[in-house]
Amino acid sequence: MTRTPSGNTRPIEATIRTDFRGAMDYGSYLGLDEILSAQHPVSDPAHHDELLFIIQHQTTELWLKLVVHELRAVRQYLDGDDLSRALKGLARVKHIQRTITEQWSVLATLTPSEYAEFRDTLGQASGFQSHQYRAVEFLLGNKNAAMLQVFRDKPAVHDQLALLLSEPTVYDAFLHLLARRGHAVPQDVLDRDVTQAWTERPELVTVFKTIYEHPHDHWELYAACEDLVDIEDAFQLWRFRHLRTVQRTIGFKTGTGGSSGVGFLKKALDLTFFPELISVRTEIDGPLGG
Ligand code: HEM
Ligand SMILES: N[C@@H](CC(=O)c1ccccc1NC=O)C(=O)O
Repeated sequence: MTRTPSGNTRPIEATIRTDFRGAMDYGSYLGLDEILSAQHPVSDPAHHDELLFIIQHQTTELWLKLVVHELRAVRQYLDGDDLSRALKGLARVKHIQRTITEQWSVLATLTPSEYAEFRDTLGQASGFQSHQYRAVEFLLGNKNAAMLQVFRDKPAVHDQLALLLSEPTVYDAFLHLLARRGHAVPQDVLDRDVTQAWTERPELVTVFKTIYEHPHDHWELYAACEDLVDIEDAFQLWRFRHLRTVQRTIGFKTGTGGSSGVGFLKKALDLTFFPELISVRTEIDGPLGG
């Protein structure tokens, strides 16, 4: 037997379809004409590395679109007491987060010299104006009405984000589910003003302590808690990789979006989505109480 077919060529099979007149094909199904013609370098003449910069952002935004879609579904499943489907959605979100965090290594191949050659052409555009990123933050609990200001000239985006701001977060939905299952979630937590950023409630640490000390009695809730912690961790890892990429690319320059740059991004590392799920770790006692 020869190791490779003659000519090292794979003949196409007679049954393979090649005529797509009037039929849906790969490109039309995926809208490839639109996607692949949506890269518009602004440097003139186009800088070789600007395509990398654009595609890195576009792929992240595509994944963020799916994260928003999945987190909305997770919130709905939690509202409907369908915890196992919610868990499946959270697992998918985690894989997406891992993918978009790992892809920072591609952009890290952009040197400061290369970026400086086209940075000026980006004007005031900045990732700070990513509405899908804000949507994810809002869904996870980092509500901040001030973020809507950037979208004042884009009514559709503005209204979509304003709606998300006014809706309960994934965490709110989870806490309502816990309350329905008999856990002692304080009423004022259930009735909270959901337009506000979440702030820690020590009573919930007690609720989570029960779950973490008796995982076998609350297995799915326990799994959901750990998924939320994974998602918070993954979000912070994305922020950290962004920060480090920014630092190695523009050092301590101010940002095109008008912020102080690295110093501003660093402050986001102090934010937390599910503080009680972190605090509970301090409180978990073993059989001997320690
Ligand atoms: C060399 C590449 C990059 C540099 C130098 C950079 C720089 C910055 C800076 C300085 C800020 C602060 C806002 C400002 O004043 O502009 C920022 C914010 C942001 N960037 Fe980037 N960025 C880069 C790549 C990316 C990529 C690939 C994404 C993916 C979508 C992204 C998403 C964001 C987001 C979401 C924010 C807002 C973060 C927050 O509010 O905490 N950036 N970026
Ligand atoms: N804020 C960046 C510019 C930047 O990274 C950027 C520019 C246009 C569209 C998206 C961007 N990404 C992240 O902030 C800078 O200050 O260099």
